[in-house]
Amino acid sequence: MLGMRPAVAAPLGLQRGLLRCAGGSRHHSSVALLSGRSPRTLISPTASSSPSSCRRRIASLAEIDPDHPEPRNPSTVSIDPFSWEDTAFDQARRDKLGLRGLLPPGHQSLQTQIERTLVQLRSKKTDLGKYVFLSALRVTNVRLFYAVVMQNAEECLPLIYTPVVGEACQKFSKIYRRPEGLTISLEDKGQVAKVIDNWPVPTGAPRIAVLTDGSRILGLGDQGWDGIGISIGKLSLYVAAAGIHPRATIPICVDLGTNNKEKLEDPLYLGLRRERASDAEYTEFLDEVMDALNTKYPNLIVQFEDFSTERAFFFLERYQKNNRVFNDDIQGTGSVVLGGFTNAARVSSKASGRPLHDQKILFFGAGSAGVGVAMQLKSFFTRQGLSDEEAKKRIWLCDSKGLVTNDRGDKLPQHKIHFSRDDNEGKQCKTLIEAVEYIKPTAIIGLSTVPDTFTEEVLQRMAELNKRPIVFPLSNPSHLSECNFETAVKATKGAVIFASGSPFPELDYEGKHLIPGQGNNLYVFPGIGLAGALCKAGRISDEMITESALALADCLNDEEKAEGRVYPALTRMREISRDVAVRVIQMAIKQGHARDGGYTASMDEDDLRNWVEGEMWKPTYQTYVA
Ligand SMILES: NC(=O)c1ccc[n+]([C@@H]2O[C@H](COP(=O)([O-])OP(=O)(O)OC[C@H]3O[C@@H](n4cnc5c(N)ncnc54)[C@H](O)[C@@H]3O)[C@@H](O)[C@H]2O)c1
Ligand SMILES: O=C(O)C[C@H](O)C(=O)O
Ligand SMILES: [Mg+2]
Repeated sequence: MLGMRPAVAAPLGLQRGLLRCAGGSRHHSSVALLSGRSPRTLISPTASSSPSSCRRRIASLAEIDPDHPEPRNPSTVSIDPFSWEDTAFDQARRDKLGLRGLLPPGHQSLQTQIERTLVQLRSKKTDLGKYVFLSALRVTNVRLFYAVVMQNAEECLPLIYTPVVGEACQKFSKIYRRPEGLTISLEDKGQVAKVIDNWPVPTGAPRIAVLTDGSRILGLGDQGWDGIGISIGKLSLYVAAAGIHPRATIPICVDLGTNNKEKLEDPLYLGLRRERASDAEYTEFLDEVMDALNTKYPNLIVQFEDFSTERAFFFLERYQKNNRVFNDDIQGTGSVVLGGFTNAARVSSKASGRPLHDQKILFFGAGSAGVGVAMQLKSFFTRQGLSDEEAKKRIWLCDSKGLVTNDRGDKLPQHKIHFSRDDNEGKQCKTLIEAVEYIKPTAIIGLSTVPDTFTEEVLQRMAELNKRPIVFPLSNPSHLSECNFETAVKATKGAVIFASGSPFPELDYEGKHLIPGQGNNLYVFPGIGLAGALCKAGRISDEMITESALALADCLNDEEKAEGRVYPALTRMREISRDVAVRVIQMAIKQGHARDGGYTASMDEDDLRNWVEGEMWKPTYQTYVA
């Protein structure tokens, strides 16, 4: 086997997943998650290693690799980044692996390594430098990377994900070190299946793909192939927050060109040098990609990410019914906002003394996220007893031309028509402040990509209209946020119920400690994907998405409520993903979408929760160093 390894370390996800079980036979790695065994048969890493227990063990997501491939001299030959423990290898393993003399004499625990990593990380001067540093760690020592991220979530998530991933995508070709993820480009048309065959982990192992075309990365526009950074970032969260095994993830960029001139002219740009394909070419190509993925990986969940507006809606609709797909920007964002809004509305209604359904929501930005969230928020009102039509009337959209109405004189794109107003009696609002005056909303939600548009004037007016105004500036990354936390707090004299897409620092205001919410789909997509993978969902239905939102809302505990939060603390991300996944699985079972042969259906809620938690991969080492 060793002879088959590449001479240099292959990148994360590009290493063959062959592991040796203690019994001696070789098996594929543990990432063929979800065996269909009962929750009580979960095998611990220390359990005996008969061939059959080995087989059972390798079927578990939670599984710590039963044995490790033999890493070799780190300076000359390949190191399997999934198994590398570096200074934590004890002497016996160093001898077994031929590493005596190749590592420093000191033996250190994973915890000490984490501390060293943090010292190194904090010495980097820029956020992008920190991103590059952490990316290098992810492809050399997977377990250490995730241990660092999970123990230091508040510090690390913004570095590997939003907002810094935005800058990383803008510069991805410049900071490129080595391949990570799978690129399927238009040049592969007709042979996409062969490209997918090159993905070097066993068939059946990959369970979650995040697939982008790079055409609308956060609010930063078309980043072409460089957008692959968002797929990598989202999947890092799948591992950290939901315990998906790193080998079970595939970051995918479908490269259909870019209309970003700067990239096309940049000699360092690594994507296809051509303008974006036509709609017809796109559809034909994506059909081939989805077919090939389905054939090779019949249980793979595909998360569509950061497609430009029209294509985001089009491809979701095209594949949703017959594939295991969801669109994170439309549906994940819809869910996370419904979850946070549900908690925010309770606080605002209590302050105003008005019934829960008496909310009026004004969206600033009516693209894939704006309309996706609006659709989802209708269910907030229907759950309060309103009809679909009444619920729709509680929601107003504003786009770059102003309030979206039937009679404003332009042809509306399909996705805006549902919420376009017909009751405005000729009234048009061109600016946000005009719309606020006219509608008198209880909540404003920004998904416009236009920074600082929730001006002091708008915020002050919201505070005059509401005892506790709900203000969610959700555009990413931070510099595109419709307002920052400090501005919102000051302009509303601390009354604001706030959540932004990118994180803002906590602050002290007039003797109170205030914590901003982060209304980012990171709270739900890991749990939705985990649920889909665990119950082998045949599809991801709208009801499963709505359930993820309700589960998220219910995750908020009393302590967090007392702190004024509308979203739970991210330090609890695994618990949150677990609880979201449980509820999504229950909905999948109810709707007949769970294809795991009744396995999940046989469990009560506690069993299901324990099982989901037990299935989560944990970044530990095999070697124990005291
Ligand atoms: N917080 C989250 O979890 C989350 C999730 C998805 C998207 N987002 C963010 O939301 C933003 C929008 O994403 P999208 O996918 O909907 O993009 P999009 O391009 O589909 O939509 C942008 C919308 O903003 C409108 N807009 C542009 N300029 C405007 C202006 N001056 N005034 C009013 N409206 C204006 C456009 O008309 C369009 O309707 C991005 O910044 C993205 O990062 C955040
Ligand atoms: O990527 C994020 O942080 C959230 C969202 O998917 C976005 O596109 O902005
Ligand atoms: Mg996105």
